[in-house]
Amino acid sequence: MIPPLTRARDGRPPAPVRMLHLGLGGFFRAHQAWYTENAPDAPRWGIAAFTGRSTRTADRLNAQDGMYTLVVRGPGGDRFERVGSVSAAHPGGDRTAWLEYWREPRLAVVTLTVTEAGYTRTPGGGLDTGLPDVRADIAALRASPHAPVRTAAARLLAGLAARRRAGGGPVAIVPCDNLPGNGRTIARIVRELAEAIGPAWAPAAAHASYVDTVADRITPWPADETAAAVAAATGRTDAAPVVAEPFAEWALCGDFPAGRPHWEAAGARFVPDITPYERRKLRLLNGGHSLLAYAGSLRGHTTVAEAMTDPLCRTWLTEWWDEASAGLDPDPGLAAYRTALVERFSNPRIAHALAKIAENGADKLLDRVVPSVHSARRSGAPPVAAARIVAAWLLYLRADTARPASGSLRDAACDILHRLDPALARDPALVDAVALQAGELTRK
Ligand SMILES: NC(=O)c1ccc[n+]([C@@H]2O[C@H](COP(=O)([O-])OP(=O)(O)OC[C@H]3O[C@@H](n4cnc5c(N)ncnc54)[C@H](O)[C@@H]3O)[C@@H](O)[C@H]2O)c1
Ligand SMILES: O=P(O)(O)OC[C@@H](O)[C@@H](O)[C@H](O)[C@H](O)CO
Repeated sequence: MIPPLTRARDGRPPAPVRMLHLGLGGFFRAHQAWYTENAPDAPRWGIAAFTGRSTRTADRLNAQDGMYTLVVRGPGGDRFERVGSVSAAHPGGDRTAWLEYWREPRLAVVTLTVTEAGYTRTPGGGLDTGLPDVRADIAALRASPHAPVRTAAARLLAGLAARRRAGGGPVAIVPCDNLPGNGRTIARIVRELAEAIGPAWAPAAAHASYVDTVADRITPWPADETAAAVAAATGRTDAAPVVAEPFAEWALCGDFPAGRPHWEAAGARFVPDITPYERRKLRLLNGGHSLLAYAGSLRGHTTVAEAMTDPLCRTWLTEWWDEASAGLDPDPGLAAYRTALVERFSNPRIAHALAKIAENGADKLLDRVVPSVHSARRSGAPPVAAARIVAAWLLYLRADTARPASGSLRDAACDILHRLDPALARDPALVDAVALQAGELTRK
């Protein structure tokens, strides 16, 4: 019988909790928890991590004292690394524990990976008070500051308010999701939520430093066989292993009023301006992923690596990168990043499902593709490659519905652009460009 992974046998004592994480999924474990594990002061920085709602990952991790294996999957083989920085795991519904951690004076950092949709914003970037969950949270917190809430912003605000009442100092809030100015975005959402609840809530929203970050490491959902590979290679059973590529990057910009782990020793960069890092990543990597997710799926592929073997997908990717790079700062290392991306996307041992990348297209394309559409429109050049991604998304959605497609491609192009940003649907040249690309894609 293969023994299970445990802290007593395989790790170090749990570090005192000074960090909270919301969104206990694969990426947090491959990235933020891994950077913390590899910081020289790791024994002083434990993380309490919360899922969105489910109990499964928290239960599995707690059964092995928070320890898990990161499978670093290169094109030539796997490396198995043990990570012990998660001192406690909780289901997202455990609001008593959540608020209790916020009241702890030693809490210093709160990280987030709640997906783009988790930011509950309008296309203009403000709090979307039209969303039922947002409305429910406003009503709940008006009724009681301890009420159960659903959205990430309400959980943060309730935590900050509990901390202020307990006399705790400001903390750093560090979102790691793929959206531009993620720190400034969540700051605005939390502030607008506080305003919507009532004037007494404003000081809580201001009781934090909001840090902008770009967090990069391709982390697919692990396949079922991962646990068996881990057991065979490490001699331990692990019910919560994670798979990620060897590449990892983390750029951060902002203040940490209560301190932080020495993440720079593990490779993180603290930069004065996040913009070049986020544009490079969101447009080239994430925009490229979205292109492959929609256009690659339409051509019958199921993973990123598979789509990379298709010459037509590769041509579209090159055209997108050329168009998206126009106007981008050549620093930090735009050309090298692009070269490395070809290798990262082509890693045949990473099974990154196109269907997962394709989820929530409206939220994702807003940050990955729409900025390129705007720059092309400003320069007077029609956006060909960006229009192709929007067109591929349109066809992907049509293929996904059981109903037969109705209406002209031009009408459909107008509708889909309206979903992204109503102003885009009022540009006839852009609508034509998307309809033209959709027509061409259906003929490929
Ligand atoms: N996977 C990657 O390669 C990668 C890389 C960079 C950034 N990211 C960011 O991390 C996010 C999560 O990716 P993942 O691979 O860990 O996904 P995942 O499906 O493994 O986990 C997502 C986690 O977030 C939680 N969650 C989802 N919506 C939430 C909400 N509204 N409030 C609170 N929690 C919520 C889920 O319950 C789950 O615990 C992505 O959406 C992206 O923004 C991922
Ligand atoms: O995680 P999402 O859903 O925001 O986007 C899917 C991928 O583009 C993304 O996860 C990348 O793999 C990641 O951003 C690489 O760092």
